[in-house]
Amino acid sequence: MADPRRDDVVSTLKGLTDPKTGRDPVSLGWVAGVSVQDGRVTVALEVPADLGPQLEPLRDEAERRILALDGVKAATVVLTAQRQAGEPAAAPAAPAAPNRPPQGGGRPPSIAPPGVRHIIAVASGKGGVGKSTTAANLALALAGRGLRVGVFDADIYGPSMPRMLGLAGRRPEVEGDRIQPLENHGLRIMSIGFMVNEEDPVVWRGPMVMGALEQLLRDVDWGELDVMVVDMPPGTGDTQLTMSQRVSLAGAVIVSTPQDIALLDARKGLAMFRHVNVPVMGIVENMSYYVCPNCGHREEVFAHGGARRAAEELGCPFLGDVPLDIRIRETSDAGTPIVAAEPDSPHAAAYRSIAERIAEQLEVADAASAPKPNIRFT
Ligand SMILES: Nc1ncnc2c1ncn2[C@@H]1O[C@H](COP(=O)(O)OP(=O)(O)OP(=O)(O)O)[C@@H](O)[C@H]1O
Repeated sequence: MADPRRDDVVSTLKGLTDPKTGRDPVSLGWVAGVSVQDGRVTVALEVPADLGPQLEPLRDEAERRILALDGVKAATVVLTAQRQAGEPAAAPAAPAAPNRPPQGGGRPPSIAPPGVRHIIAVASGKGGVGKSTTAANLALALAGRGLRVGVFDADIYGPSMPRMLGLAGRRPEVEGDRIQPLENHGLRIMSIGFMVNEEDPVVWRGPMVMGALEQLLRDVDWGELDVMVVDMPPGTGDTQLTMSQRVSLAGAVIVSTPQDIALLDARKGLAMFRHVNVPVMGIVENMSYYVCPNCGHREEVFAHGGARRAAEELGCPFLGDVPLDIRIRETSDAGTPIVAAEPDSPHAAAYRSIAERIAEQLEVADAASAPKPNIRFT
């Protein structure tokens, strides 16, 4: 069946009424984006921040009416808050400070997909340090420990999980109003990359990105998961900060390369999570050293050990290091990361050891939140 026309979607939106002004969302200038692809329609409405909760019925109605259009298989309408003139993108992250006490209070209600026990964010202060590669291999290593693991690719500007986990070009099924995650290598996976073509740049602005991520987290039928690994967008901007505040995170894992500059960025990442009261589970040093496949000689390409020192200084655990190795890149590029492709390799063992440290921390969190036995003396 042919895709619905964008104009039909806009006309449908014109038929809705904002209860406060009696006007429609189009004439109010709220339509920030309409995307139509393979029968899937996504609309972003930028509405006054204070009206968000009141406009939920309008959002619902918009989805219902768009879904009723010919050729529409799924409709997602996202409400995002209009930014006021002069309003900063986000609260500034606190400067890096060792042992900074957690900042409490002031957090908006967080999103916690039902059935998901722990959500951990894999983050980096800058792009290209191997965050996604680490996230994919850690997810596989956690699944190898018998845990039910999901991967949520929140790297909306450069989603790499579809390719890295062997699902490029696939589209998720929609059952009722729930999006079904795709499955491969024993993981349940969702990525904005399943909704857009890999080669199309996603040019959404910050608030729209957050709206789309929130909706994806809520509308995906994750089922029961022990752990959801979130591949965060790189850096410490608006989206990352909001995501860290809005999603109920058990903790964050920071990936860094050993170079000083990357570590400086990693420090910013760490400070950001502490600022929003998310525990930092530790730092991973990626591309830490190089072992010559011919002679076994180990070369410290960059100043190896920087992440361990930074972790000590910043008072957070050092989770382990991963070497620079062409097989790590090749296996990810081929859609079966090294933990699945070469489980007996030392590199897979390095990821498993990091996953073990993470799993230990999750077990501690579980034990702390378990209901205490009710012992009665008679
Ligand atoms: N330990 C490693 N050894 C060799 N290549 C690696 C290693 N880690 C990552 N790479 C390669 O480096 C490139 C960047 O990795 P990746 O996409 O995971 O980084 P990223 O931090 O998620 O980047 P971005 O945030 O910009 O998407 C990829 O080609 C990946 O295969």
